[in-house]
Amino acid sequence: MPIIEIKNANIYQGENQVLKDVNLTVNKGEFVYLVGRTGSGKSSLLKTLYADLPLTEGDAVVVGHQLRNMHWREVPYLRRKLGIVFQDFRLLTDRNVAENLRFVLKATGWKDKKAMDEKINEVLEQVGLKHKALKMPFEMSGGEQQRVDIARALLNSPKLILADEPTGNLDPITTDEIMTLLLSIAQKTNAAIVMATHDYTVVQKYPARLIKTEGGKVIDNATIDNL
Ligand SMILES: Nc1ncnc2c1ncn2[C@@H]1O[C@H](COP(=O)(O)OP(=O)(O)OP(=O)(O)O)[C@@H](O)[C@H]1O
Repeated sequence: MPIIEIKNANIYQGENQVLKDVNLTVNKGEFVYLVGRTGSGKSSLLKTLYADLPLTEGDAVVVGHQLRNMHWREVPYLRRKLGIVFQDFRLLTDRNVAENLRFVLKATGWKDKKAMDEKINEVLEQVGLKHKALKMPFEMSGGEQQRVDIARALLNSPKLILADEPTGNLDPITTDEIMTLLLSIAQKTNAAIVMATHDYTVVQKYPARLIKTEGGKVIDNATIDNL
């Protein structure tokens, strides 16, 4: 069953058409790179997938939700089924790691304290940071903060993880660690991952399906030599 199915979608930023006639299917557990030059529409495509940009032309179903003309009330239900990872981590700076995670759980409807504690432990274990639950974000390295960001994305057991340049701020060794983590998550949890990246070293080292935005189009199964 596809996790993402986009058909004949046109994607706009305001009046500007950014992508035309987008057709894309991503299946359960697939790892997909999204590449393309700056300004070619990678973020716009990701934003469409998590309903930050409204879809008005064409059809798209993401984790079972129809995106076209989605009512704002439905957006939180879609987001709950997604994990979103950003380049700049976006952790709350005034609270420790566990409280950052608890904040998201509460915001997504969790109530039971014991269940929340268990979930926080579980996702920190998944990203190898169980011993850092009480650290403040500023006490952690960039790679560790990115792991917390990934842990946060895992809280609601998503079937789709959208990652916008998750290694963009990291050195090569930390980048390798984060890539290994993301690939193992795709394998263990069977979540599909769509990862926007500029880092062609990563793409070469960890080959996977390549989707490319270019000239207002989305090109599937692009190859490394025509990036
Ligand atoms: N909020 C916005 N309002 C209007 N136009 C925008 C907005 N955000 C992006 N755009 C325009 O839409 C086009 C696609 O931008 P987008 O951010 O999707 O590209 P990108 O491939 O993700 O680039 P980058 O790699 O720099 O993140 C660009 O021409 C950009 O200027």
